[in-house]
Amino acid sequence: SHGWGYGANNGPEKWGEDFPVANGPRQSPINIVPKEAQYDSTLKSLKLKYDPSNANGILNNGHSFQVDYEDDANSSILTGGPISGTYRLKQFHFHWGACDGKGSEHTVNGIKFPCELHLVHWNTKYPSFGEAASKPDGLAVVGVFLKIGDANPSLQKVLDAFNNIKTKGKQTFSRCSTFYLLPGCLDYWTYDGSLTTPPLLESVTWIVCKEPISVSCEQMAKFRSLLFSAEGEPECCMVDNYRPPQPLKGRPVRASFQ
Ligand SMILES: CC#CCNS(=O)(=O)c1cc(S(N)(=O)=O)ccc1C(=O)O
Ligand SMILES: [Zn+2]
Repeated sequence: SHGWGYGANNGPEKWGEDFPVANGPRQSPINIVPKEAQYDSTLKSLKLKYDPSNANGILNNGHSFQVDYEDDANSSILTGGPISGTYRLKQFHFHWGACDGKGSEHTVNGIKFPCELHLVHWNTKYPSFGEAASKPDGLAVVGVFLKIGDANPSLQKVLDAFNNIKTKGKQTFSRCSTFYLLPGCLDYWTYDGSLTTPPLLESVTWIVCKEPISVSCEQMAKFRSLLFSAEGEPECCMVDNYRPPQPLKGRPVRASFQ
């Protein structure tokens, strides 16, 4: 059977066939309407500690590229924000469009950004990522929008490895140093949601930063040089690997800022 993807025959509109939770009560992404978000003064500031030494290689997984982390110790962690306890960084990856007018999964007042970064963390009250992924408080994903502007020097380190991960399944073992890809201001919106790719598990506390980081249009072109397809298969450009916004279904969206 053909696996899920972002094409006409296996894209987001078809995921519900194999993953019925696609029509569940807490699906992601969503359109964020800042005026309708509730300021919550009890929300803490985000605390992110990333240790570059436990960044592993970069993998083209056939739907995005991800930088994996050693998660057998609390060296790269998320605390504070809307969550309690300690969540460990497992991987980060991106979603982007075929052109600069689309690509992000979350939207703000219906606006799409050209790209969105996701930093995936799991709750260390559970023994492993796999266990945590099925719990309602198991995962926390920090989303950061990318907007076209100056080239992002931290991002460039990863883009330089792209020639080695052009096709599905390729990975580098380059000790690519972690880059600090967070905006200066860590104001955020938060809501209860899900993974935005199958298995679409409803286990994610979403933390979406209000401030975007910059990426140049040349750097965006580099993202679009990757392929969904494996070596030897007909080439299929890795673009538009985003799920559109899903129904809010009455969920509150809180803001950490006024
Ligand atoms: C069981 C299970 C699972 C999901 N894995 S993930 O959380 O790393 C992930 C999370 C997301 S997202 N867009 O929901 O953060 C996308 C893709 C992935 C992935 O496997 O590649
Ligand atoms: Zn994602």
